[in-house]
Amino acid sequence: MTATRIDGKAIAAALREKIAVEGKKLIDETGVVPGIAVVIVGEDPASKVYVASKGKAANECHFKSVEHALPADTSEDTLLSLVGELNEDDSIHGILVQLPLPDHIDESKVLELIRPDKDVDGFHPINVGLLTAGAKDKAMVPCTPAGSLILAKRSLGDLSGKSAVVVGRSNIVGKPMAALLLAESCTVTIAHSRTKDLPSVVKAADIVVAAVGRPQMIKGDWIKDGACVIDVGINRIPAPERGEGKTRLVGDVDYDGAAEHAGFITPVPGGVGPMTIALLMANTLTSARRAAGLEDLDYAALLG
Ligand SMILES: NC(=O)C1=CN([C@@H]2O[C@H](COP(=O)(O)OP(=O)(O)OC[C@H]3O[C@@H](n4cnc5c(N)ncnc54)[C@H](OP(=O)(O)O)[C@@H]3O)[C@@H](O)[C@H]2O)C=CC1
Ligand SMILES: Nc1nc(=O)c2c([nH]1)NC[C@@H]1CN(c3ccc(C(=O)N[C@@H](CCC(=O)O)C(=O)O)cc3)C=[N+]21
Repeated sequence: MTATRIDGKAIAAALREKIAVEGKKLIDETGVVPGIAVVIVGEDPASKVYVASKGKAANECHFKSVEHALPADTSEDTLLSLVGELNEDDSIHGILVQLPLPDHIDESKVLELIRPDKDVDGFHPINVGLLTAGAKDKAMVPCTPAGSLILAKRSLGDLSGKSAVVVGRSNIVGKPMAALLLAESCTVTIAHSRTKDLPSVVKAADIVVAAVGRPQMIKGDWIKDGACVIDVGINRIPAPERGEGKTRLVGDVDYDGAAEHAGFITPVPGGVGPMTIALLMANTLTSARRAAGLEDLDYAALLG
């Protein structure tokens, strides 16, 4: 079998277009301009690329977008007071503090200070609690898992009763992904670095979500025939074939090997990554609409 490649880049572009239309409508009808603030501490080049693409997407969607780039030695207190100001700023509906933070800053302190209704990453304990308690419609749902779920549902349709394996148990991807799949009535297994016999755990799954951070770790012959493979991993590896010192991005899955078995598979780049950015815009619009007293939109339905 040769898998169908899931074009996350195109689906994300289509979603951003729908959000732009809805963003414009909100502005024209209520005067509320959705606003997003992205805070980055330090100089990590990869993080800067993500922050730039968030700003670009926000402009496309007619949102107000502000970026706070702070030096790596910024104190925890300075960061906390910036978050406090953004919490109070009525023109800002979404606050994203880029992770990871430098070691001298307590990440949980920062995430817990972000007002839950402005927490477009969905990392605040209130939002985590709503999602795991089965009340995701009231929550802000983390962007990467939400985008991954849209891709899986567009490929397989109803996920009810399917077996899903999430490889990775981080708070930002693995755990919320598992909660979303459970809410779709999948039978969910969460695998991690202590899992025994990972290849056979993966082999049992109709849906495989890889969020490990290890280049091409998941091999083609681990994949069940016809499975849907969602590769969240973003890993930069040397690419001497492109010239000396060059690099390229690969996922956590051996794409070519897995494509021989899978029914559907996301590429890296061009898969989950662009969906993450689109869902960040979706969450910002949701927050702005809630602030204007409007109902939530169903973004999967909007995509058609
Ligand atoms: N596309 C996108 O939009 C995004 C992509 N990413 C990418 O996704 C990947 C994962 O990110 P994140 O969740 O933050 O990563 P973390 O490093 O926080 O978590 C990695 C997880 O993988 C598990 N793991 C590590 N080694 C193995 C192994 N050999 N076998 C099985 N499990 C293993 C770890 O297990 P344990 O808990 O036991 O240590 C851990 O739970 C990264 O490549 C990251 O860059 C992240 C966010 C967004
Ligand atoms: N608070 C917080 N929220 C996040 O959502 C968050 C974060 N911190 N820290 C870092 C990770 C990583 N992440 C990505 C987003 C988009 C792409 C993306 O668009 N990738 C492109 C390629 C980009 C490139 O070429 O480098 C693609 O996959 O096609 C990747 C990774 C969000 N993260």
